[in-house]
Amino acid sequence: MTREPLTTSKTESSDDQASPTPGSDGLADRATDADTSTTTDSRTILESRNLDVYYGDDQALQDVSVELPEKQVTAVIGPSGCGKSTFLRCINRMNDLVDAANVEGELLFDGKNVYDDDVDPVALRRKIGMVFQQPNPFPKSIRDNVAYGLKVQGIDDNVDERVERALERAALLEEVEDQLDSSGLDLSGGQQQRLCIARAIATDPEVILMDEPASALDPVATSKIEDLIEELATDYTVVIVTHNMQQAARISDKTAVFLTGGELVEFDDTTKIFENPESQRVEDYITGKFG
Ligand SMILES: Nc1ncnc2c1ncn2[C@@H]1O[C@H](COP(=O)(O)OP(=O)(O)OP(=O)(O)O)[C@@H](O)[C@H]1O
Repeated sequence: MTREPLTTSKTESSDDQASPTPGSDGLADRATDADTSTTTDSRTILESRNLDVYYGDDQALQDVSVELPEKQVTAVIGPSGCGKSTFLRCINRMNDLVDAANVEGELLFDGKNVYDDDVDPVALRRKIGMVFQQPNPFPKSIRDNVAYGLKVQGIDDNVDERVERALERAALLEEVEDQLDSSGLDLSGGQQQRLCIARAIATDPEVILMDEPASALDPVATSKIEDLIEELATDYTVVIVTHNMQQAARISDKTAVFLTGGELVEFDDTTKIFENPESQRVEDYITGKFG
């Protein structure tokens, strides 16, 4: 994958194969020996430092510091209203779209604070894509749905090839290759969600954020999405908010547990969180005593 600056919108069309950009924008190059700070054998790609988020006077996240590993699945779990989505939306600055939201502290992506003044949110969201709870295809063809992400980023070369590659990567191509010009809205819910995943990965991001991506789907479609998420983690870093603890246990490598008040109470290997958490509050939550 390519390193591009976060500080300009993507307008060029053909540099997906370009050389890594040296650190003129203050960003570290990908996977250098120097940046191997880690919580496991994988290097850290995302890090929050003393992150506080307020909506008006109400605090939604409190002093959250955590390092997320590259090319692994991190699940974010916790009771309703504890700040899971808020945390996710900080990572690619979706909270910029909420007038009342105020973010303090740092959110580092490859060592660069995404809240620095010189970071372009559009360039950032090319590298950190997002998939939402409700599949939200546009009332356009399957092809145009996937091509949309490319268009927004100013990528206009090899569009058909990129669309097909993204659909294949999202495990959808086989099911839709004869109907690329049909409406994305005619697909089943699970197919629509995989279409949205294809749209997110068409621009070749490094990180995919998923906010309850399977909660609106039936068990068969959910299972396909879960398989896909595990498969995507070979190439991408995935951060997924889920209410479904079994799902978190099944598909994630790391789990972050937020509890009421927007506090990150524990972050660790998923097996440790589910089998032997450090915190009694986390154990109570996992075992269903509250939440
Ligand atoms: N746009 C907003 N304006 C004001 N308050 C908000 C906004 N979005 C979230 N909040 C508040 O921030 C807190 C955290 O919300 P958030 O949606 O991040 O929690 P969550 O853990 O994802 O919840 P759920 O599991 O119910 O989706 C809640 O008290 C919520 O009411």
